[in-house]
Amino acid sequence: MIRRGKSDGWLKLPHDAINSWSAMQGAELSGLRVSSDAEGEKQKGASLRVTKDGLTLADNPLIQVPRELVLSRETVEGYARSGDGSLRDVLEAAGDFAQTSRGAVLIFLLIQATHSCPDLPHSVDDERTLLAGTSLQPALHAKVRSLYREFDELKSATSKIGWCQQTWWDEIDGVLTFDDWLQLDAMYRSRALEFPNIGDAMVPLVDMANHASGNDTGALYECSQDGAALLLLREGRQLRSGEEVTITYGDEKGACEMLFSYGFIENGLDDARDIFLELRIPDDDPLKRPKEHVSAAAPGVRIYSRPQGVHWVSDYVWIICVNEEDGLQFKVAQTTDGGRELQVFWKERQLETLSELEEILRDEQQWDLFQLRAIATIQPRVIEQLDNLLETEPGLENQHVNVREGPAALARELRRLEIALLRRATQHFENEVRQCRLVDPLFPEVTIADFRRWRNWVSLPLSESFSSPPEKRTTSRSKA
Ligand SMILES: C[S@@+](CC[C@H](N)C(=O)[O-])C[C@H]1O[C@@H](n2cnc3c(N)ncnc32)[C@H](O)[C@@H]1O
Repeated sequence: MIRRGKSDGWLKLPHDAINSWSAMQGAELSGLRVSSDAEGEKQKGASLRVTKDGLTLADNPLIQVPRELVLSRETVEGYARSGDGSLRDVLEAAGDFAQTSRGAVLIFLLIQATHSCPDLPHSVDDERTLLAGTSLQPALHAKVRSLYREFDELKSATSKIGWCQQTWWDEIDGVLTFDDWLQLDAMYRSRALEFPNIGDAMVPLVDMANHASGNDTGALYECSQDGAALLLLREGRQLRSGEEVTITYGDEKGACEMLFSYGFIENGLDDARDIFLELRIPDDDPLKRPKEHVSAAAPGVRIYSRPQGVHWVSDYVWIICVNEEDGLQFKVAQTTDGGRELQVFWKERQLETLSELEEILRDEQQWDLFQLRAIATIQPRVIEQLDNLLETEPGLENQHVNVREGPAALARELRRLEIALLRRATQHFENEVRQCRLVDPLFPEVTIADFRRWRNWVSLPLSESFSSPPEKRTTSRSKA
């Protein structure tokens, strides 16, 4: 419905129409307008352009959007209370989901699209194969799975409402498809901003500001005392007529997240900045099942680059790296209501959650050893990801002759940037291992000088390497 609405025009207005719409709605623009004709910048869509010479702080706020036009959970609830019965029905039926900003706004947009729809849907794009080997591929699968779940829940919650059943879900005449839910999610993701005191919200006009990071960001958004959304020129800025007014969508966001949420990748990146790689607890880990059961951590590692170097963060890797012989224990306890609960202990001390583990391990005498195990778990995963990317790359263009050039170029760029980040990460981990000093109860200080030999040891199945007696383990390491 939505994809078709956009291409047929009943769900789309020319960008410039927003200028007269905003004047009618009481939103104010000072010294700028929404424009879609900037030379050489067509791929960005519309943008905010300065219309006078010398935009200065005296022009602030550049934009003022009245509270009732800010599309937040609060305003959606207001619309439902003030008369849109269809909206009210669906919000009520959706329960907890409608209590979130995203849930309320998505449902609002869905009702608006439904009201505008003259008849039937649809089409589906499949350019996802271009992402093979990138970190965006699993992220996209996970997102699509969770959107399917939400869509099913929305369906079962609203099928009891007569008009929803007839208009949306009827097997013959129903207009709603999963693709609509995908489209709504994409609209929300690419336009919602986090406003202080409001929460995540979609704000007309302010959402016409494109992204620029660092010193190039021209303006900031915030909320006034009376709840209006404001766009403010940054301190020390002056913009000339025709210049673009930009905001930042997040300077630290990586290429994958930018492409995922906004559909573009910033120019001038040296690497992907940030990548999330899934990690798995090996099948032969005797504690695999209780570990998976108790862990609430994202099952992977986030690797990110900054000018000073590469860093990583993962709660999950520590769960992989320790076992019973180190001090990790699981016990089943009886709860007061007669149920059973799996509890986790480190050397008899009960942990509330497994995310405390890293801090506890830091105080252990064997912290260096645990770090080394963590790196030994992450390093091969980085190499595996790099190999996957390099292997899937060459055939890309030939395999997908029917894909549009825009998405193909973005996929190529994501690959290039992820390969660069993974190469930097590989180098970083090798250096880290070389410098790592290992404290072992039998050999108080052992330096890992020969990474290759050491890796042969760690590439044993994890449980075997962890439970090996110290005599055996030390044979494959060189002593300081
Ligand atoms: C909040 S909207 C901004 C207004 C948008 N240009 C429009 O026409 O409606 C976000 C979208 O604008 C585009 N965009 C924003 N900044 C961009 C940039 N620096 N480079 C390329 N596209 C950009 C992307 O398509 C993004 O999903």
